[in-house]
Amino acid sequence: MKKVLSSFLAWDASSCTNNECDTQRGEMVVLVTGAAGFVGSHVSLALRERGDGVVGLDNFNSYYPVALKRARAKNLLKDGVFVVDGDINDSALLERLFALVKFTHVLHLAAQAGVRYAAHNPLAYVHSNVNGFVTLLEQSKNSNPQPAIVFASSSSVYGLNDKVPFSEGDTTDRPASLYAATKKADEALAHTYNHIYGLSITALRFFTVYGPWGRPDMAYFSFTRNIVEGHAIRIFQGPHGEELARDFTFIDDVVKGCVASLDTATPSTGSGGRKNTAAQHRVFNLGNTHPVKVGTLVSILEKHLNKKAIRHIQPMPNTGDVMYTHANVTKARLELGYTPTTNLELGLKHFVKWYQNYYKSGSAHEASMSGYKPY
Ligand SMILES: NC(=O)c1ccc[n+]([C@@H]2O[C@H](COP(=O)([O-])OP(=O)(O)OC[C@H]3O[C@@H](n4cnc5c(N)ncnc54)[C@H](O)[C@@H]3O)[C@@H](O)[C@H]2O)c1
Ligand SMILES: O=C(O)[C@H]1O[C@H](OP(=O)(O)OP(=O)(O)OC[C@H]2O[C@@H](n3ccc(=O)[nH]c3=O)[C@H](O)[C@@H]2O)[C@H](O)[C@@H](O)[C@@H]1O
Repeated sequence: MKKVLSSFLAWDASSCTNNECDTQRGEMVVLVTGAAGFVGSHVSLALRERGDGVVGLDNFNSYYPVALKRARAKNLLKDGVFVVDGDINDSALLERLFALVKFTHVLHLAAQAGVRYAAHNPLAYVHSNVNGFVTLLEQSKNSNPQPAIVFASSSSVYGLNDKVPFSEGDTTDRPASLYAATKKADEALAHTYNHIYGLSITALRFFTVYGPWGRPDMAYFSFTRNIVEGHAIRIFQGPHGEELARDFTFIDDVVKGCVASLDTATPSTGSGGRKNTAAQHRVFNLGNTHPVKVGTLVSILEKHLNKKAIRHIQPMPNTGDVMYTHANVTKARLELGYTPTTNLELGLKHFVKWYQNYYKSGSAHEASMSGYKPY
């Protein structure tokens, strides 16, 4: 920890004057939690490249290979983003970070993700998604200035709703998984901290995000690995043989949505825990608006990999999956200028290219994010 903090202090000294980052020029100074994760690493890079101050925080847990998280963090460091190795539940560490840097914004992406894993590991979700979020909100509430917060919710909050496409005003009372229930809890907590303390908070409901530097636990990634290695893949279907579909959303579109949310976030109105006036409370869908069946995703991968999958069709396990997701993004388009532009065919082409490069013998840790910067 000492070593980590001394590196962090070195970052702070080079980027800030008298421990105060230069907010005079209107730049944002953003704490990105989950910065070594899939979405966090991409957004951190995009913010840094346009000149914003970025500090990452990630606990590098082993939910999926830590080497991939370390490789992302190593790439971020090359671009001047240091990722502090720590947990969002560590209130003393948060206090120290906020004392060192006057964060104008927090992009909160750290969470225990994954729908099916929640059925067997519920407490990991309570730890990071509920306890961790409250710890971060408490720190933000007590800070002066209070940062504007943008955080990752999930399409899974729509749960068992069958009216599609899903719109932000739809009910979220029927989460199908414990993961979804914790994201719904986050949205409720956000409302409370906005209402009582004047924190400016935006919830982003991401829809099954995919792309280069992605998450190995997700279907598009594990399918690719299994096809390449000649193993069978399991394709889930509904109780009456229905095919499942997802509104798969490419990472670059999600990055643009996150950045636009930060750019349009109004300052919080409280001060050191006290509310002055009402601050912003927003919820947006960030999806692609074109749901695709999982079998079709597999066919696209087969084409890009030039190899047939061994398909095992199975009933979906009773672990929290929903049949179908489909985002209405009208609100995000009008208020954030969000327009997804990458279809699944092209997005998976980018992913497969990255995958083949990253896993080329001996090169896994040398791959650079700089080879892929379309945003
Ligand atoms: N990728 C998707 O399809 C998707 C869809 C909807 C919502 N989300 C949400 O978006 C966010 C980012 O997802 P991702 O796909 O990048 O996942 P990810 O697992 O790659 O990134 C999350 C990061 O948070 C870190 N983390 C977890 N618990 C932590 C803790 N207690 N303290 C500090 N760091 C911690 C992890 O080590 C990881 O690097 C998450 O909140 C996730 O729930 C993702
Ligand atoms: O949009 C969201 O909110 C969620 O998106 C994804 O969850 P999911 O859609 O389940 O993504 P995958 O795990 O990649 O699964 C995609 C589809 O493939 C199916 N699948 C998955 C795994 C498998 O072996 N076989 C299979 O058919 C799933 O049932 C699902 O329909 C992320 O994993 C969650 O973190 C996120 O919150």
